[in-house]
Amino acid sequence: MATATHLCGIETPYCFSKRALHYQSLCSQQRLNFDPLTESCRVPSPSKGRGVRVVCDARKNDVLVQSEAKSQGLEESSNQLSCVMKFGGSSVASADRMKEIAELILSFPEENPVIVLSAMGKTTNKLILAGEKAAASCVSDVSEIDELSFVKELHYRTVDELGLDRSLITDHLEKLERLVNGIGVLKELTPRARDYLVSFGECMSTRIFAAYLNKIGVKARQYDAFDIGFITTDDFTNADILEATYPAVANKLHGDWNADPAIPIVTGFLGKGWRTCAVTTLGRGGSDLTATTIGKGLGLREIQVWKDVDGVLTCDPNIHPDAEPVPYLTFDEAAELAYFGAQVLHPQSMRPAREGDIPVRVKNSYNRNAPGTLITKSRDMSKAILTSIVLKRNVTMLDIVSTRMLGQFGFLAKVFATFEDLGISVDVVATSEVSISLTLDPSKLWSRELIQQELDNVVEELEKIAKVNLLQHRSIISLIGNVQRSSLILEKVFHVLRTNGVNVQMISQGASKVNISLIVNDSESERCVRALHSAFFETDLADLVNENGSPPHGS
Ligand SMILES: Nc1ncnc2c1ncn2[C@@H]1O[C@H](COP(=O)(O)OP(=O)(O)O)[C@@H](O)[C@H]1O
Ligand SMILES: N[C@@H](CC(=O)OP(=O)(O)O)C(=O)O
Repeated sequence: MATATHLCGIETPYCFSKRALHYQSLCSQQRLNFDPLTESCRVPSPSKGRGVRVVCDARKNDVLVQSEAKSQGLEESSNQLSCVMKFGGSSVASADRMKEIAELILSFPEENPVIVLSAMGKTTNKLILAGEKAAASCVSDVSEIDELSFVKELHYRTVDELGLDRSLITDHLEKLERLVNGIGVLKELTPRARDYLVSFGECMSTRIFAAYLNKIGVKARQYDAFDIGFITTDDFTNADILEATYPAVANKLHGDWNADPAIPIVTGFLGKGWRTCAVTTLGRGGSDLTATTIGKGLGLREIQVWKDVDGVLTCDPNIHPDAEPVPYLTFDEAAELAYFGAQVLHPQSMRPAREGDIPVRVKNSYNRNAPGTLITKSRDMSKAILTSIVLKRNVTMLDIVSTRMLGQFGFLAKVFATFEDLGISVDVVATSEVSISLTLDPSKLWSRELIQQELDNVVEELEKIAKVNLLQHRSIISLIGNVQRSSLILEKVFHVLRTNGVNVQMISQGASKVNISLIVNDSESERCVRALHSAFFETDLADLVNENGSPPHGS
């Protein structure tokens, strides 16, 4: 049921059905009024006197509605916004890179893209460090903060090299300096202040890029996502997109495009908290999520995320230089990859694409002719064995053995109630009748200085009902692949690890249909990944597959 509501001053349907989203997007492209309360569009019908004709009604039978919709020419027309192209920090790190990206965009004349940009290069890291230094009050004047000077020099140099006017970013840089000063006075960098601080990166990169496109004669319009309906929770530094975002952003971008076509240049990573109306961020790497959210909200044909690698690879190329591009992935495989540590995609970014069933293409902005990785709802798994190996380091494993004060049900319930009370999410779980082993990622939960104190709290709470063994500096090796072939995969995995003298401390498979997780020590994890990569991707598996016969039915 869609009910109009006000979020941060933006009147928008709070929760649209998927079909309603699609029809709302089509109607706004055709300047027809889609009523959020009835999730339908009605136009006057002269043939029915003062009656109306139902053009589309998201609550009615799709076939009926589509025929009506077609009669109104509601199908997407070719001059509409067609895809999203997201460029991360490495792709817009300098004036020359921005020129190359502009040329890349223009090399697809048949597309009308929405462009999503991250901050230039490592600007986000620099802004966080500048804020932390100011809060630690280890400087008497912000002009002494090298990271802030670096950001200012980078952006002024880029504006100069692109032949643009410095007034484009002067305001932002002056506000940025005042903000860092304020953090220095308060001697505190709250999560809310941190989000506002880092937002300057995307706000400046998009203004510079839009101005450059207009300078070379390509009409472009800059948008701050928090001003066009990117409505999120108020969970600063890790906000979630709210449903209301989809129709709000679609209305704004389609409406502006229909009124006066210009390539939208949208800030990645940013949103606006629906209670505080303050700037929020979507978690590190969040521009991927911005791109997939726009793709779903506007009902676009494809979402492209342009990186500095030839797509999603068979493992992190920093661990193994022979990592190869994976041509195809499903949304589920990509989501597991991202969740379990593949930096290449934001952990939550696949959800909007999966919900909107919109393909995602991971491409290399330094090598645009490489095919990249196409991520879709399903793919041919008949020949798939292992797809990619992902490593998440520095996790903590807890072995919790019941003191039998409670029965098994009560014991497990109490353990998970404790984690819920402490607001802790776990990654991997294995249980037995009287014990449970699980992993948690402290860096995802607490800031560096809090980790040990918070872990001690967890142990203290659990020791009221169990004996707890805290094992830190563990790694999760996630094997993303065809779990219909899990026996074949595990046979080879354990052969490789045994011959490398590595003892697996925990294994988990079953919850996910695409992932088998193993826990080993941090100190041996990279060696494991390289050995497994060599075994699965650098040698012929035919002999192993033949020994194991043809894949089981239903694969
Ligand atoms: N499985 C993987 N496939 C591809 N890249 C990976 C993988 N695991 C880690 N990476 C790292 O992710 C980087 C790309 O992600 P990211 O830095 O977020 O790009 P961008 O900033 O352009 O969005 C690559 O340079 C690579 O080092
Ligand atoms: N600039 C933000 C958002 C982002 O997505 O960046 P990138 O696309 O470079 O991963 C960050 O560094 O987290």
